[in-house]
Amino acid sequence: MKVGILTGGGDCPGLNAVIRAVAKSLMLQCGATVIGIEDGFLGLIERRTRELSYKDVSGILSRGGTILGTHNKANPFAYFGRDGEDVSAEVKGYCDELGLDCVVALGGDGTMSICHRLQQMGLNIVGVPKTIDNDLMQTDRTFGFDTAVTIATDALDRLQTTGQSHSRVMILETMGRYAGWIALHAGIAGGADVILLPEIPFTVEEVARVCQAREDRQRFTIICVAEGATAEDGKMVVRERIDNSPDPLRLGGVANWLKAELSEHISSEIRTVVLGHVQRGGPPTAYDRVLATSFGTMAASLVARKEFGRMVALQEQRMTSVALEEVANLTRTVPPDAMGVLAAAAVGTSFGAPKMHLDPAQLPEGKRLS
Ligand SMILES: Nc1ncnc2c1ncn2[C@@H]1O[C@H](COP(=O)(O)OP(=O)(O)O)[C@@H](O)[C@H]1O
Ligand SMILES: O=P(O)(O)OC[C@H]1O[C@](O)(COP(=O)(O)O)[C@@H](O)[C@@H]1O
Ligand SMILES: [Mg+2]
Repeated sequence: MKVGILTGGGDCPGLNAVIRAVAKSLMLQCGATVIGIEDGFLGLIERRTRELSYKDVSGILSRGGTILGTHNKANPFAYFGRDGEDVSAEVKGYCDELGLDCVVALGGDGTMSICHRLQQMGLNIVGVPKTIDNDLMQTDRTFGFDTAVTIATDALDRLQTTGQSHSRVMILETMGRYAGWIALHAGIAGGADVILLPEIPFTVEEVARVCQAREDRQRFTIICVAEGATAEDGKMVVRERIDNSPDPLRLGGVANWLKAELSEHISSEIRTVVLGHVQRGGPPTAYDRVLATSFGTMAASLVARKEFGRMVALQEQRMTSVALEEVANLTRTVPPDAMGVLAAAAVGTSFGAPKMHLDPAQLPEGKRLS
């Protein structure tokens, strides 16, 4: 058996742990040959692959990034290198030439959308859900999320002591694209006074009101804002536009926008931190290593059983798999009545939404944590 493996989209902690788990279990259980595909789908387009030995995938469990390299613009259905040409037939032809029985693709919503289309063309694919954003459908968790939340929480802890010392408003901007999972979980874990999410439109006036109230009492305020958070009457703040991409926007900058708006309403000094790629680098947490190893071995089992066209998933703490079509072209955002939102609101955290009222009779029982 010959199996290709690639990592697509933005990198995240745990990619190497999955590569190790997929490759080792396929080699040990099935005697498979494992082919590493370089730089995501770009490696299939540009014909850059190499055989991985057992030694290649040893000692990488705790290493951040990906030994294979990744790419978040390479799309076989709209190849940027040839004016957006569809080169998917060439990609399929190259996989056939290599004699691959299956490609295991580690990626997020974008990668799974590509995988679904390649599967429909007859290429056997097994997907593994990666992303710090935790925004993939049909899985309670993606690996990388726990590490990003841990890093953002540590940042909030540090901002709190310096913010408190200077009586300042400290704003931390997290990643997450159109989903607020990182900001929500880090905000809860770091005890933020205000959490701003793309899913709950805020008003500057309400955020200012919270800061003012705290100026008179605690004298400092910690705000955790997701990069996709939007004011009720505003637009998302875009950092960069990447042409030839189905998702051409790179978000970023909302913290500085909010600082400028807030400074008109409050007298405290305001400082901002855009955490950026720090939350995507470095070693995975123990949780992400366990999740990545479980996902990787589950993916290898699907390959061995020839159950293609599926993505491994965690549902209700159990390992399972779902059809790629249930994941492709979808984004899992934070439901406004998510457990985290209820819990944060119940302990007095503001979401910057003036009309948001918590019904004390609403039972959190049965709500999903993420
Ligand atoms: N809905 C989509 N359909 C097809 N390709 C997509 C879609 N969304 C994103 N892509 C492409 O998938 C690739 C990876 O997407 P990206 O969002 O960067 O990473 P991830 O796989 O982590 O979500 C990029 O080439 C992007 O252009
Ligand atoms: O590395 P880039 O191109 O600046 O992209 C930043 C984006 O990638 C992420 O870090 C991860 O997203 P993906 O998992 O979809 O690649 C987002 O949170 C962020 O908006
Ligand atoms: Mg994505």
